[in-house]
Amino acid sequence: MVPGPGGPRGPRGPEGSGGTGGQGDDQRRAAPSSGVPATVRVRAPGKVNLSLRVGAVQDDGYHPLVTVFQAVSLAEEVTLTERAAGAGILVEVTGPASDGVPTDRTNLAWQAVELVAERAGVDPDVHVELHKGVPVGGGMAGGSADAAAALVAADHLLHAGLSRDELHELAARLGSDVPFGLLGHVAVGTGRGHLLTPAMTRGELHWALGTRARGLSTAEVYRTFDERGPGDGSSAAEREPVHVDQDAELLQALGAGDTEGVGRALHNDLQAAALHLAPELADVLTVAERAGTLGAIVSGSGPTVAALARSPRHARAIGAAWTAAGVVDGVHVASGPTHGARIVHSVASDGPPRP
Ligand SMILES: C[C@@](CO)(OP(=O)(O)O)[C@H](O)COP(=O)(O)OP(=O)(O)OC[C@H]1O[C@@H](n2ccc(N)nc2=O)[C@H](O)[C@@H]1O
Ligand SMILES: Nc1ncnc2c1ncn2[C@@H]1O[C@H](COP(=O)(O)OP(=O)(O)O)[C@@H](O)[C@H]1O
Repeated sequence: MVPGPGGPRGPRGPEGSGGTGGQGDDQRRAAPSSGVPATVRVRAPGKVNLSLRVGAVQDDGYHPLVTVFQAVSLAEEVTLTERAAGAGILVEVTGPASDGVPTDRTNLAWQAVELVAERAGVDPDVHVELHKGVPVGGGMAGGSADAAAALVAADHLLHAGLSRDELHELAARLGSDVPFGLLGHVAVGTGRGHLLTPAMTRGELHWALGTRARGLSTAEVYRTFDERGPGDGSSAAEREPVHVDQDAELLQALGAGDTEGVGRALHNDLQAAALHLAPELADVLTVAERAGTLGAIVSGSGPTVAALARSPRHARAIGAAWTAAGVVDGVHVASGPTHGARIVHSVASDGPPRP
């Protein structure tokens, strides 16, 4: 945690709250509060990596990437509501996929609220409700979407007035995938995946998403990649630097709205590592192929498998084939691209709903 312009962190708030309290820190002001608490809800998307190219691990433990993200219609909703002065942060998690999500300070949404409050110079007295629509630990960046949504929501609720660049900078501190959760649509990610260039695309892609109840740890998948390479016989340590030109075919197909071309160009250097850790994923890929997918791929670090379909109906048929074969624990149908973190509802203190 780096102190923001609001000054150094004050004493801790009430036990377990993580808030900074108001007393003893006269540089801080309480967030505006009155009879009706202000509230804001933000929706942020999960993602599929249409391509994920991974270079050799660097001294900082991270891998240089070239990745093409697409935001999809499975989304997280984060609602922030002001609490009484000194009450600190309270996180609650709901939704179909809420098991295993922390509600303490390790929750990325909690950290996002703290970062924004620090910048705004206010106490983070905020109730954070996460409604999780993205599979947890599935390689679809649900936690990153929570963080992106919480940044946008806290900026609004705490009147921080942060610029897009400032939000992006805070996002990159929270995780490599968080900046994309802010931006949405389709973008090429470089660096750790946090440096983004929007990509022009035409049309909509329809996905069947096969999920597994047990997630995979992103760090473990990257470690397995280091040990085993990308699965083409080459060593991870001796890899040529990854370059965006390698995705020229994919980007051209996306720009032309050529769905079959997109299907042919899907690529994931982490797929072999994910398959090593969860060999049963091979069956999920095979069943999708038999059901006529235009291309099936492990999403990011997995274990969700994303199968590109010709239509929403075809996506449902692929999902039904997975269910019939008993190779997945859950099926979602989604489409993309969709927008990044965006306010969908807000009420000011004591005021009428804002549009
Ligand atoms: C693999 C990807 C592909 O988009 O997504 P997921 O499949 O997890 O959603 C990302 O690279 C995950 O990004 P994110 O989940 O934000 O990662 P971070 O919190 O920044 O880092 C978690 C861990 O992943 C590893 N990591 C992450 C990014 C990167 N470029 N190189 C890495 O080696 C590091 O071991 C790090 O400790
Ligand atoms: N809002 C969150 N804050 C912190 N951790 C989270 C949050 N949501 C999920 N997690 C945890 O982080 C890990 C990875 O989460 P997630 O973003 O869902 O998957 P992935 O990194 O595979 O895309 C999981 O162990 C999950 O419990």
